[in-house]
Amino acid sequence: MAQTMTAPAEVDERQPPTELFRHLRSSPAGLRSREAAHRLTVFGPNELSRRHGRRWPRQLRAQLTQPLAVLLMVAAMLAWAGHSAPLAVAVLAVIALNAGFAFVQERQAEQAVEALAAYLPASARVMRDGAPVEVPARELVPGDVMEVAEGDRICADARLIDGVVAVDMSALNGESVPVTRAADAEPVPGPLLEARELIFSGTSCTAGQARAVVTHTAMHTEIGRIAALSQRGRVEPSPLERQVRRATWIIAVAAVAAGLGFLPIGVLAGLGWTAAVTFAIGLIVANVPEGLLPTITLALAAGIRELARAGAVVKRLSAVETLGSTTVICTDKTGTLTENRMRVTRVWLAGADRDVAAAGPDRNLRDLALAAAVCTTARPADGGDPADGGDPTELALLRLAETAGVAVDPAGRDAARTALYAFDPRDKRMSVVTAGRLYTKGAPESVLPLCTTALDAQGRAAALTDRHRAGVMAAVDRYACAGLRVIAVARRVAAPQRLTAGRRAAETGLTFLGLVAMVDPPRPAVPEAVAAAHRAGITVHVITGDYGPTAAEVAAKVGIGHGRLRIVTGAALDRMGDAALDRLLADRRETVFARSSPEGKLRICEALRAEGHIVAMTGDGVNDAPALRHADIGVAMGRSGTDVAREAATMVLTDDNFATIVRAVEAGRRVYDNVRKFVLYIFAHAVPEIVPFLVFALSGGAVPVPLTVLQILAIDLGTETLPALALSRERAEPGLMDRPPRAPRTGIIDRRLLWRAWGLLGVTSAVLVMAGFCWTLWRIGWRPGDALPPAAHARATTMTFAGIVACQIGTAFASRTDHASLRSIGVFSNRLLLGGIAFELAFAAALIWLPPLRPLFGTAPLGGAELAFLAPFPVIVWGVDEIYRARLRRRGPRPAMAGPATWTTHPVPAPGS
Ligand SMILES: Nc1ncnc2c1ncn2[C@@H]1O[C@H](COP(=O)(O)OP(=O)(O)OP(=O)(O)O)[C@@H](O)[C@H]1O
Repeated sequence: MAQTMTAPAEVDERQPPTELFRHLRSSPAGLRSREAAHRLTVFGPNELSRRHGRRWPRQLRAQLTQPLAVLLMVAAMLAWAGHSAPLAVAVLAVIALNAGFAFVQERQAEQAVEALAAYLPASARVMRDGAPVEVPARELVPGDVMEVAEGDRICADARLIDGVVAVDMSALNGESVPVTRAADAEPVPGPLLEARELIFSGTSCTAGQARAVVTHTAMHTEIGRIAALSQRGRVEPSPLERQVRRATWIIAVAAVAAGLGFLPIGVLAGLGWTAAVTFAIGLIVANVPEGLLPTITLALAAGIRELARAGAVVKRLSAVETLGSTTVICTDKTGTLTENRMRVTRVWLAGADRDVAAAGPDRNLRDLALAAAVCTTARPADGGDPADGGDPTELALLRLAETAGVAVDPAGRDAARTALYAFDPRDKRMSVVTAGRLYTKGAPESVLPLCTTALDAQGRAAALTDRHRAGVMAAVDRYACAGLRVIAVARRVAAPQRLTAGRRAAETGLTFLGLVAMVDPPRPAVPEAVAAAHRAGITVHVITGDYGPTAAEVAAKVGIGHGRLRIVTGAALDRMGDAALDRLLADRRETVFARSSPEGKLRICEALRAEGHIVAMTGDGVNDAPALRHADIGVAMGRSGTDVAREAATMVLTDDNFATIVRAVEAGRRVYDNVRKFVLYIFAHAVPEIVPFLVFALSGGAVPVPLTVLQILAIDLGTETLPALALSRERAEPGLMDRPPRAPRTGIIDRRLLWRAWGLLGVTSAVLVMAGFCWTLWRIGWRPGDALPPAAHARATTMTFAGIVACQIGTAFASRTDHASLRSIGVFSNRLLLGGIAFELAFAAALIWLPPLRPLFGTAPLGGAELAFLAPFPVIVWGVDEIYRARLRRRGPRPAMAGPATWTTHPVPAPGS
């Protein structure tokens, strides 16, 4: 019974398997489901518990003590000392609100990233009730018998009971060279981590296949003890956040300088010291853009959520913006460009091509099909997605055997196997030994050199001459040029000890059985996505393990290469020096890197990055991990990829589809654009807020102060926040994917943005606002030098306040596009913005018309004439910007944000290629 079972911490994994099974009350057939469920409640889920359950007080404290908040606190204290209690309270409210806002945003962003774990469920294959099943890794319990195969992440500590695996232990001991682990019946000597019989949670299997009995789970595992994984690394700020933080500081310093500068001018203009200090503080508080950073974090988090819905799980906030500046996508072929649903259509037997559907199964076909099917490890899933059962190439071979009348049962196949030389992406072949025979299948160039004989039409082995070999390779080329994937199949009959004496010794003197050619149709969405990538100035290279002509045909079918595709083989790449590779890549001609190795992939990635490219690189195998880590955006396949690749990647595609990468690039560009939109909007208000004070100060007090400090705060805190947030959710502007990628080092706040914010929108608004203020004074009958009664002054300042609000509505509409006309995206298409503006109006109306608020904010009700005067303001501000954008469009294609200087959207021919 489980209650009497040894507690996991006490299980001694050093015991021989038979004793271990007795202790764990288990057997090689695994646990019963009920017993496993029971153990799960007793021992708890197989998860590493978080150390920092309650992090929020610390996070909140961090928000309240960040430098901008401290700056504002000093301002509040000065206001208090200067007997401006309402101002001090208002500034404290600003601090509290901003800290709360930033805190919520950061939590949301964090949750968005954490929630992604749900898209990447770690799972394990275990024996339950005597049959293999896939269970979530968190449900593993001590006593479970789990299967481990190439590419799996190992999720519990266990002792091997059969098989041999290579294990990457770097998570535990930092050692990056995989070590061999094998089952053994003896007790384990020496240090645990070095034991040949044990495997550990957090490590990964890089080759081979084995079964193991789970000894420890959750915090009882070695990695749980070290608790290495429970400590989450600090989230690095994204380049965008860093840029904005810098800009925020520059503006804060400018605001403080302006505030301090205003002090003497205010006093000279006739304000008392107290009033001058109050206004100076108001200027500082108004212009410190404290809400900017959290809003950017929120925009990036929203981008992550949206990408996840579109099938791309992004693991880092900063990846969203990097995606937007992608200049090169290096994609693999199988499963990304193609559907990964293979079907054998033709075979090549004894020198003749045959259509599988038409040919009756004769002895040679049966031999070929049986050999190919025995040399597999895939298990077809019952009715489920074919991709769930294993390698689609192998599933196609199992189906071929069925068609040929020699169906292979996966369980019997595995039981009869006495050796497995796993598929190696460098050698591009695999072999198994079963019933005294070795079966090999793989890339023809890899298998053919190992063959010395071939089956003739009568099924007899005859010597394989050079002429034969040339004939085989010519057939391979014919199939490949039709886009077919070709696998060569061979076998060897020899004494068992020769076949199990190691790969090199076993895979010699083979008899060539024939070729198998299969179709793998391109995914329907890919041609459109490739065209979109080209319009967006992105180069697409294919880096594939497959044969050049096959890959080139598929690539050409989906539009890669603009009809001028270049093929570089793995061997050619190996011979090429770094300088030659740089030259090759510099011309931006799209290339198929065929028969590539993981090292080749890494080299291409490094060379492209050294050229200043932003590289998105796909990969699915264990060996792809270095390239995935090295790329700017490592993209792993969520369905067909290995756990190791998924862990190394920045982005995981839940649908394995190339089109999703392009969609992710589009989302990245849109998020970046939207950040610019709200930066523009938030910057634009500075001018109409500062100009009234300048007029007051420069007139030496002859013109009354046009705006009160609390009115400024009401704008910054109340009316402006929601529209700014709504801008961060704006839809894509037309032409978003028709422009070249943004140069990664382009600052988000460039000269054009500042000119538009301050010079155009700001100055227009300031002129209108001052016009409203002066017009009101003139209507009241005030003339320069006259004394102004408080009620009349309140009415005039209210007009300034309402004028700024009205102008900000126009600015919000103008900010919605960077280049395009508002009409092209639909005037009312951003519902959130409409809601934000409704709130803005209601808030302003409350301040102007609600009697309890009026004395606090120094406002007075406005009449019909004033409202009529204000009504055109939004349209004028937006209209001026609309004219500016129209002129910009007329001047030619989108300016700025272009890529590297050598960039051209159309490929240029390679020198000498
Ligand atoms: N299961 C397998 N057994 C034996 N040989 C295989 C197997 N899978 C692939 N091959 C051979 O190895 C070659 C390389 O395969 P690999 O998986 O590295 O890349 P790929 O699937 O062809 O393409 P991509 O890199 O685009 O995914 C294939 O072209 C094929 O000839």
